[in-house]
Amino acid sequence: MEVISAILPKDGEVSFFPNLFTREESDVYFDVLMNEIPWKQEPIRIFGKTVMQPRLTAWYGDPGKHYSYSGITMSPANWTDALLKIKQRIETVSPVIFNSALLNLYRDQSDSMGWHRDNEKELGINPVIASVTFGATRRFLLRHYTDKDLKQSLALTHGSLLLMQGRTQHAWEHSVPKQSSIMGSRINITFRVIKD
Ligand SMILES: O=C(O)CCC(=O)C(=O)O
Ligand SMILES: [Fe+2]
Repeated sequence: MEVISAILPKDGEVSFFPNLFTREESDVYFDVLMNEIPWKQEPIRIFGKTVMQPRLTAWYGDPGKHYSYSGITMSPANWTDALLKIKQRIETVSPVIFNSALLNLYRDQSDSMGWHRDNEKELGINPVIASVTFGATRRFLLRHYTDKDLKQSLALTHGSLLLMQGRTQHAWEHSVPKQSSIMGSRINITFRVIKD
């Protein structure tokens, strides 16, 4: 399995598997997830204001693994066959077994995710987060939290996996910016471990 590691110069570990899934598998998963997931646009609270997220989301996981995120609490739906198969593939290269997943649908180039760290306390210290992409290639940015001149940019392609671990969620923020060129939809799944 091809892997590009040492993407961050310090304070975290990020590696990229460009072809964890074949093109054929990725095409099928894109269609299945597009159709079977009840995608919803959810509100979030930022700076005391309620606004709609600039993307659609869904939350899956083992029963009882609740997750609070930007002022909303999500209850997980039960794993689908497709999600379980994807999870099993990821676990062949991941150091942990995941119990939940946040799904994001970026409908087009105008959907995005702002700068953040996945450092909620239910993820524990030094969480391992596995982020899969099906569909359009989007730019993924990382910047050091205190040393803001330190930046990285990656193209997350169809069928790829980005694995973040170690101190990454303490020391680095990440985002998926809006883009200006016309593009289709991208499905992202971030597998996580929610602690009891
Ligand atoms: O869409 C992506 O690649 C990033 C998703 C993300 O950062 C998140 O769900 O926390
Ligand atoms: Fe994130």
